[in-house]
Amino acid sequence: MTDRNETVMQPTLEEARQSHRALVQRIRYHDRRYYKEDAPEISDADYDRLRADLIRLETLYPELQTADSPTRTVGAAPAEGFAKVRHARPMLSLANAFEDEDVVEFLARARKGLNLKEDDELAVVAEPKIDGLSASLRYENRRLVVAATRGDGTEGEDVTRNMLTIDDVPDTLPDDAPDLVEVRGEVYMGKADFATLNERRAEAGEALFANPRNAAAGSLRQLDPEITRKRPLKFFAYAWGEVSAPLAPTQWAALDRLESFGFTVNPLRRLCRGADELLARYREIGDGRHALDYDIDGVVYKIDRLDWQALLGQVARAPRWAIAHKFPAEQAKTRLLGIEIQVGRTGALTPVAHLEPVTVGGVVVSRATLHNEDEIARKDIRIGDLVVVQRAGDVIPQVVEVVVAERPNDTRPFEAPAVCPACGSHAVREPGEAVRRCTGGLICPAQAVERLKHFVSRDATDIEGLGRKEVEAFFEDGLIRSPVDIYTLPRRQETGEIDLTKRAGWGRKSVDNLLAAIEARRRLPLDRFIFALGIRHVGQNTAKLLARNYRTFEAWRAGLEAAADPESPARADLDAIAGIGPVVAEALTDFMAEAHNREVLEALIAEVEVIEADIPAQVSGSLSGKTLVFTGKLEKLTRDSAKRRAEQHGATVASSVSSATGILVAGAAAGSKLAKAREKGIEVWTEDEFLEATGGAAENGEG
Ligand SMILES: NC(=O)c1ccc[n+]([C@@H]2O[C@H](COP(=O)([O-])OP(=O)(O)OC[C@H]3O[C@@H](n4cnc5c(N)ncnc54)[C@H](O)[C@@H]3O)[C@@H](O)[C@H]2O)c1
Ligand SMILES: [Zn+2]
Repeated sequence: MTDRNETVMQPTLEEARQSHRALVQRIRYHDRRYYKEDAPEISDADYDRLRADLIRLETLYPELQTADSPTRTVGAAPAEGFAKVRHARPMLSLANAFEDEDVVEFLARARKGLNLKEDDELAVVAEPKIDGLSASLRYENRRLVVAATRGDGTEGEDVTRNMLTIDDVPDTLPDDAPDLVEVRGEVYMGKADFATLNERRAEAGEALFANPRNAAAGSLRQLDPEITRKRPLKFFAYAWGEVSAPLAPTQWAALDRLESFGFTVNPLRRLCRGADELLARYREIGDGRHALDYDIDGVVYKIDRLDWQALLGQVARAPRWAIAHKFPAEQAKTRLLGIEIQVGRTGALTPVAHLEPVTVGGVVVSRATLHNEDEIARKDIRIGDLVVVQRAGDVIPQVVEVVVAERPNDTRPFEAPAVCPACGSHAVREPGEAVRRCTGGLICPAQAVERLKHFVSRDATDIEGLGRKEVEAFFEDGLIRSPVDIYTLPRRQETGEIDLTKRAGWGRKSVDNLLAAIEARRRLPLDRFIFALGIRHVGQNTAKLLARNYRTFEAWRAGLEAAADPESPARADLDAIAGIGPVVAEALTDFMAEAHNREVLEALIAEVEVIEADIPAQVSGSLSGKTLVFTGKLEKLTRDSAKRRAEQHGATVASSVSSATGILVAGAAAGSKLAKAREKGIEVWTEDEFLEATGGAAENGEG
């Protein structure tokens, strides 16, 4: 969001008076929604901006600051229905620090106020700022007599019976506690408990709480304590009000004392010296905050020595001896300018939000992930919408939700693209898959490098001297864009169109070797050729099955073209090939249905001669004549698909180990069969070794 200061000229007193009045009204309204009704309408960051605007106006024209200005007051008066409790000592708020400099200044002000000399040590306690609501518990003669919310700081709501339902709140204190003590701290709800509570409410059709803080406030501020009892509230003690005898000489020791009384005190507290230590602790706590089970919105720094706290005193709504260093807001609102479709290296289409730049979590964000089209539909995200963007920790920024109330009139629901934006090929979504994929694997520039690397790999065309590194470099320089370009390299070199010998690291000899290696692969067996195309779900094993069945390239191509019609006999033939499931069949027909792919095939076939694969008509022999036994739990294959795989490779599968057993494939937790095989000296394979021997990783649709 742009800084208003940059654009707005300094207002006159009269203008300032009017803005001030309007701002005060808005802040009071949101205070009521937040403190009294536990149902805020705007984010804390937006609310904090209103407050910052008000402070700016009052700094400019101090005469605008009345005694009841929100810059001088705390919270909101007790709500109707609750008995009122007057706090013996006021419950204050805290001044805020947003930047590191604010912390440095805070320390400098404190040192000045305390007249400290340069090398006098100033110890400061850093505690996480729990995002809940504060409460004060008054113990007289070590018994809880009254508990109250903060309210407006002077008067709070009586929630004694409600507080007693919280496990962290003792109803009596040990003998060494003072006769009179007001223990103060934060009532909060854990993140997991909050999620469960909201789930239950959703099921019951009740209104959901916006966040754990509101859930905690709404749960504590119940007229019926039985409702509070059912809510999983917790309490951290971190301060005190009136006491008949001092708890300790320092904040640090006082926290320990509270712990000894039976309260829960936050374990992340640290005693620090100097700004560097405080800021380091701030970052540590900030980095770890997402792993905590409760929300924190900053770190509170408190001067350790209590006599120094007393010396520094307080201003209207906050002490001078403490400051809350807030974490940058992790959510912000901004306009969705467009939805870009990115094509990944494997052809996956991902929608990405193109945003009006906005600061979130301390950095400027202009793009955010939208995950996939189902998510967009579920959240009904439309171009032109005002959206909430979240950046939590190191997570990629994401669009959380739409501010539907602010939706422009002319928006339309998002439509997933039917074609790949990178190459224009059809983009399809397989049943059960969230991702849409480009089918133009051979021509799609987004996928080109990956496909080319696959094309030249050892089990595909296996062109010596053209490895992954060379493919990348040739692609980068525009020498190879598609597989066809590989086969035109020799011609282009011969005609002088290109000169590979000029490339760094390439001499006459290595170029000749490369060209010879390419020529040597102009004759390719059908199975290698099919595998090289990199069709989705078509691994080496499937390519072999296809080659065995169709024998020639022409038959294969014609077969797939005809199989496009799911009712056709050609489709029935394809489906009948053992080992090819419907997913693979669909991927094959999709591939052949794509005009771009047919063009590339046409061009390729003009360059290479595809010959029949050397595969026996019946079985593909790598295990032929062997008897296999499976035992234990296989991780990557089902027993059925493992058996099928073995048989496709010529093996016989038996169920028990005998002297006829050739190989035992042992999965996890294999037992007696494994022992027996070892005893008989039978060869034992892991599942991976079996996969390796039968054509590589499990392909989708097999497992
Ligand atoms: N969204 C809205 O409409 C809306 C409206 C009003 C207030 N707010 C939010 O409420 C906050 C302002 O409320 P505030 O006046 O309570 O001030 P605050 O939350 O900024 O700071 C004071 C409070 O911090 C709490 N706290 C937590 N851990 C503490 C610790 N270790 N030591 C001391 N105090 C600790 C106490 O409850 C204390 O009262 C802001 O974050 C503001 O954005 C939001
Ligand atoms: Zn594409």
